[in-house]
Amino acid sequence: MVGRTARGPFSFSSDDISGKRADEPDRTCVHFIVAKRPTDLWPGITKDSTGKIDTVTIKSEVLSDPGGKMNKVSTQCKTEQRCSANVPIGFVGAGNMAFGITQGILMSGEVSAENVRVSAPSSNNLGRQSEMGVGITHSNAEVVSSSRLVFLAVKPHLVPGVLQEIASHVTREHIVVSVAAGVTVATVEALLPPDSVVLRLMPNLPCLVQEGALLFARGSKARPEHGALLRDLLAPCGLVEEGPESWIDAHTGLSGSGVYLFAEALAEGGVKMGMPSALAHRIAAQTVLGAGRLLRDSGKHPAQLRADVCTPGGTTIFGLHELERGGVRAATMGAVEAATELGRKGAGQGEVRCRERITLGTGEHGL
Ligand SMILES: NC(=O)C1=CN([C@@H]2O[C@H](COP(=O)(O)OP(=O)(O)OC[C@H]3O[C@@H](n4cnc5c(N)ncnc54)[C@H](O)[C@@H]3O)[C@@H](O)[C@H]2O)C=CC1
Ligand SMILES: O=C(O)[C@@H]1CCC=N1
Repeated sequence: MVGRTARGPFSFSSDDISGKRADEPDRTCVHFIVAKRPTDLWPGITKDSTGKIDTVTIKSEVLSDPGGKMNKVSTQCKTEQRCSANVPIGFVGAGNMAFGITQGILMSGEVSAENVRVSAPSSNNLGRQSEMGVGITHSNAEVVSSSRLVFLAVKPHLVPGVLQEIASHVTREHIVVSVAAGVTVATVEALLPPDSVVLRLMPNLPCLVQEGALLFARGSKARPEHGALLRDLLAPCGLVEEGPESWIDAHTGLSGSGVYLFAEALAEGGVKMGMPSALAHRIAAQTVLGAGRLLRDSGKHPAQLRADVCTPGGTTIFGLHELERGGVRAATMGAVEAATELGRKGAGQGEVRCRERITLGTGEHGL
């Protein structure tokens, strides 16, 4: 492939998007639009006539010219600059989740720490945010006023109070993203001004190392481009999927902390068999990591990989038999179900749910 870059930025129309530029010679090439932002989310920027693209640089690449008759031009969009790169981002709440997401998005290198602001009532957690170069404050209102995309990252039972506190600062330009487990979009929308754009996101802790599993759902006023912006922003945090809100609680149950218990049990098995603990834990971590990557990258069903490693009469099938005897499959499915049900039960009643959880003595994390 012969590459050639046309210099930009260009001002161009939808004709240019679907065809070649006026000064482009007749030959086969693809115009990559290498910088775009959804302008309807970010006013003040010149729109192209489709209303979808702005601040555009075109990079043309000659794909091939087998017959020496280069006369077709096509155009593809390719985002090199994140749509979200310049959107001011706020976090109300500065705990583990806010930290994990902040770390993930900053590690992309495309969102500047100066674009991020975080609030919490005490300074306990603000130090580590400050170390990342993020703006810190004790004022939730200040975070909302200075941001366009606001993550609501406080514990579920605090959501109603915090929403009441910030509601008068939320405008139609804001995009409010709640990460609170068990708090529905309807609850958040009901406590904000009418027409507020709300999305519900369920992240998990591996956002810290850019290997999170994140699922979001759009609220009644959130348009696909709001979802696209969130997806674009969070892409460095890991896998980002969109789905109906009814899946969020199941995702919470599935993607939480259960896997750590499995890793811990594997390591303890090694210790029981005489392996030094630190080594056993390193190997367990690497085993879980390797299995996850293999599952993800091969696209194979877990049962296929399991079958691949089971030598007839070999060690693996003996071990698997013990797992089945212990009901690990049913227990795991039951665990996801229990965590999901708790999320559903708590939906919209964060405080009630929290009290119940304290009474029941449940842990901090889902499964
Ligand atoms: N930890 C996890 O793995 C996950 C947590 N979540 C959700 O994320 C939310 C936050 O959870 P964590 O970060 O784990 O909690 P956390 O306890 O680590 O952090 C909560 C933060 O909120 C701050 N805060 C307390 N009252 C506040 C107020 N009135 N205004 C502003 N900030 C206030 C605290 O100072 C703290 O910085 C929860 O709703 C949880 O359901 C969602 C997915 C995973
Ligand atoms: O247990 C919890 O509250 C959080 C929500 C999702 C994962 N852990």
